[in-house]
Amino acid sequence: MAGFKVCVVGGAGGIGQPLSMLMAMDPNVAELCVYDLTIAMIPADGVAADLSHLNKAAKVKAYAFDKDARAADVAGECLTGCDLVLVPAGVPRKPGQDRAALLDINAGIAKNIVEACAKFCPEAVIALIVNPVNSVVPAMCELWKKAGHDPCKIVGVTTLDCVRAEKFVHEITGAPVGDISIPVIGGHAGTTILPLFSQDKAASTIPAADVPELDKKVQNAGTVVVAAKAGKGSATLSMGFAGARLGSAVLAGLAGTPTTECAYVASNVTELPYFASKVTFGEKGVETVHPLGDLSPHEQGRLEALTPVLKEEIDAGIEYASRNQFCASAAAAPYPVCG
Ligand SMILES: NC(=O)C1=CN([C@@H]2O[C@H](COP(=O)(O)OP(=O)(O)OC[C@H]3O[C@@H](n4cnc5c(N)ncnc54)[C@H](O)[C@@H]3O)[C@@H](O)[C@H]2O)C=CC1
Ligand SMILES: O=C([O-])CC(=O)C(=O)O
Repeated sequence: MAGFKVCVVGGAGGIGQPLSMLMAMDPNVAELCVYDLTIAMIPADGVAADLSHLNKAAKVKAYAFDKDARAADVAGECLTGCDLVLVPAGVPRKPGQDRAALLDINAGIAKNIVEACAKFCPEAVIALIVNPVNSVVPAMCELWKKAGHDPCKIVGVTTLDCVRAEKFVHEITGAPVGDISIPVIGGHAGTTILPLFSQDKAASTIPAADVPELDKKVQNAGTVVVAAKAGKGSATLSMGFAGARLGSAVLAGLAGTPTTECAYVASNVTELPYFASKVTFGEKGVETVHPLGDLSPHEQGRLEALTPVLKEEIDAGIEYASRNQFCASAAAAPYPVCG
């Protein structure tokens, strides 16, 4: 097997624990780092000790850092040599909040981690789960570019939208879940989530009149979980599952088996500079960002309506990047001041 080093940042959190478990079970993983803060509810040491007893090949290590530490100063041993860094570190939303409300706090958390990746593992694929994905990913890609690195290494994780769409189509059609594959394009919040039911054999049998409601159900699925958890967080287990599907696809690609999943990346398939569509992961990470393919009239109308909404959220991320920068040591080229 490939012998990759993987880090889960926020690895002791609600998503981080199941995600760490599933990544520890991936035969391509030789070393798994569970990275969290010393103030995490469960110590990273405890999560790693627990996972280290799985009879799987991965060696599991824990790293815990002070909440005020700059990761670029302290996380060298943890991040150096990583092939994939999965980032579910961040605050989840509460009932009544939308994902965009998390931007200020979560962009700061993401920046601390991503600048450390720029310093210690600039060749790794960095998969950002932290919300709001629509803005945090552009913000981090723009900062990454400013520091002289390749923004294609940063990927926004939207796999949960595909997982949900596939489950709902299975429930309606009875088609085997393993045969259902629904691309979900656009972004990861509200109307920017656009499932392409017309592109799947089973889903395309669903009457056109029923599609708008099903489309809405996928868009609102995160909010349904937030409401059901009643202030105690958002989707964690299904997100751990979805994050591992994306993580394992990236590792399969790095190991020489090109593998395709939807992801939110720097893109030129539409007029927007960041967009979720099918992405093939290969030996260097993102290999191909695929065009959208044929859309039904409903999907075409939805694409037109979501474009200005997603643009605004992308712009919020670009604006964040315009007033921030990585510390000098995270830059590939000579870089003047520490931000
Ligand atoms: N992309 C997607 O589809 C989804 C994204 N999310 C997002 O994922 C994020 C995490 O959600 P949960 O796991 O439920 O939250 P959580 O609060 O259970 O876990 C977050 C973990 O991150 C850690 N953390 C915070 N700041 C950190 C830092 N600077 N360095 C390292 N670790 C740090 C915390 O100590 C905690 O253990 C949220 O922003 C949430 O909105 C949640 C579900 C789906
Ligand atoms: O709804 C949330 O805040 C968490 C999330 O992104 C999802 O479950 O899709």
